[in-house]
Amino acid sequence: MEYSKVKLYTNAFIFHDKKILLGYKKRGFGIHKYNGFGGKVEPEETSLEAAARELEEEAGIKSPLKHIGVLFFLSDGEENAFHIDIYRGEGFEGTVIETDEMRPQWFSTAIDEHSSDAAPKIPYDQLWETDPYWYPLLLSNTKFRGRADFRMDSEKGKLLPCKWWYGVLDDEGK
Ligand SMILES: COc1nc(N)nc2c1ncn2[C@H]1C[C@H](O)[C@@H](COP(=O)(O)OP(=O)(O)OP(=O)(O)O)O1
Repeated sequence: MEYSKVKLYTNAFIFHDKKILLGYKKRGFGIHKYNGFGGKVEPEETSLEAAARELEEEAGIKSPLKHIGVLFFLSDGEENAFHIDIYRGEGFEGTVIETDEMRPQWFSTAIDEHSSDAAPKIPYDQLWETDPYWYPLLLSNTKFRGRADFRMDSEKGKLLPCKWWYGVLDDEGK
């Protein structure tokens, strides 16, 4: 797929007490899916500043965010490509709140299926379709990069991934 411009977005995932905080998107792009907290990078801010702002706007909290990955994705009917900087935050300050855009919820990061952890399991069937391929890298704190191309499936009446790859990066980001 081809594109003319690249739009910069952020997406932040907070970890605390063996849990990950995801938000259920209540409106707009990605509605009814669970995702990290994020949005467009505005012209006057850095990607990290945008990630911190969006996290506070959408979940009411601050966290020491570290860049862990990049998702590049293209979609039928969209001349722009999306570059999404993925951030990971260990711990947070403030109180998690529900906003007009997102309903935050904690999910267990325990690998043990028989764990007595009271938090529900990550809802892999309610994420963007290619997210389950890179969540293991996010969960294991491994730097990564990937690309996904989405096409409109006329039978299902929705955008679905037709081609994708995800890879691990070294400490220098190569
Ligand atoms: C494969 O596609 C995607 N996967 C994942 N995991 N996340 C994605 C994908 N495409 C978009 N996103 C993320 C990137 C952002 O975090 C949100 C979309 O942000 P939103 O539309 O809410 O951002 P703004 O334009 O800033 O909107 P508001 O002004 O309403 O905040 O989804």
